[in-house]
Amino acid sequence: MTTIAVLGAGKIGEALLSGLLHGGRSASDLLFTERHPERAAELTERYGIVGVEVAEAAKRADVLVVAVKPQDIEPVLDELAPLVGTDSLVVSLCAGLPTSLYERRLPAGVPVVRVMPNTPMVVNEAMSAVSPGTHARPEHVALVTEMLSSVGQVIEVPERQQDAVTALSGSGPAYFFFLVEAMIDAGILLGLPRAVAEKLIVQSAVGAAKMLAESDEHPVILREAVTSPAGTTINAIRELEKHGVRAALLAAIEAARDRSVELGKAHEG
Ligand SMILES: NC(=O)C1=CN([C@@H]2O[C@H](COP(=O)(O)OP(=O)(O)OC[C@H]3O[C@@H](n4cnc5c(N)ncnc54)[C@H](OP(=O)(O)O)[C@@H]3O)[C@@H](O)[C@H]2O)C=CC1
Ligand SMILES: O=C(O)[C@@H]1CCC=N1
Repeated sequence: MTTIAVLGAGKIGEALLSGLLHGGRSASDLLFTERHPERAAELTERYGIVGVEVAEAAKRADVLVVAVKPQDIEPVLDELAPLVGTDSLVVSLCAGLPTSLYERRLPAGVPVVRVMPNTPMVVNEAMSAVSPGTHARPEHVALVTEMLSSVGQVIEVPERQQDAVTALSGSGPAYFFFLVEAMIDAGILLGLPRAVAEKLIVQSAVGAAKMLAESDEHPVILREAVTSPAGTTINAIRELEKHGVRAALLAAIEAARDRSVELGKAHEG
């Protein structure tokens, strides 16, 4: 079985480890590195996965998944450089960081695959987009795709699209959580108990997501089917349009894309 090491087991690193376990991998095939011993102990207790030093991760793992914040990448690259070679496979989950950064800083020929996943990995419903770097061969992409398929769905995109992907699906779950949070607040405004409002909105979100995933209909058609003539929904839609919610989403996602580009530029040589 492939051994996978996650370098930096924070939010997304933990989501990946947890999803891989749910997806059927054994804890003995997984490793992680963390800079705080308390955090490492917490993860080992929760999942039975061992925390190791980077050198041991590089020695034992077939796939090294970098999951530190983009701002923390420099020391990780310094540490990895003497430990990896053309037999290694480095996978970057970091927003904005191009594969060319890794290729410049690691020994010549090290294969690198850039991935933008999202946190629904914990329930094996991630959306991950993969882009091979210069030295990544089809078998590397296949290995990464196989790993990510056990935690959700995977598509391959040209690397130039990764900043847009990051803004859409990488950050995407946060927009839905934000919307759900606001809709629960609306329930409170209308006088419903919080638990009732939560149940109504979360199940409506689950149902709507399932319809989006399973029906062949465009979202516009699904929305029109809810919007009865002279009914309640059209009154709500008029307010959403009046408050510029569509324009706000376009601007928000564009701003996220711009930040991803900026994070990459911060490490240009
Ligand atoms: N969160 C998300 O939904 C997604 C995140 N990503 C990407 O994943 C990366 C991580 O994001 P996220 O999980 O949110 O961030 P976190 O800060 O939660 O996770 C990063 C973890 O790495 C640790 N760390 C930092 N440097 C080192 C090091 N040298 N060795 C070992 N561990 C280290 C951090 O410790 P400390 O706490 O001390 O900083 C932290 O625990 C980012 O690059 C982000 O762009 C991609 C897709 C989705
Ligand atoms: O907010 C972030 O920067 C990371 C990348 C995508 C989702 N979370």
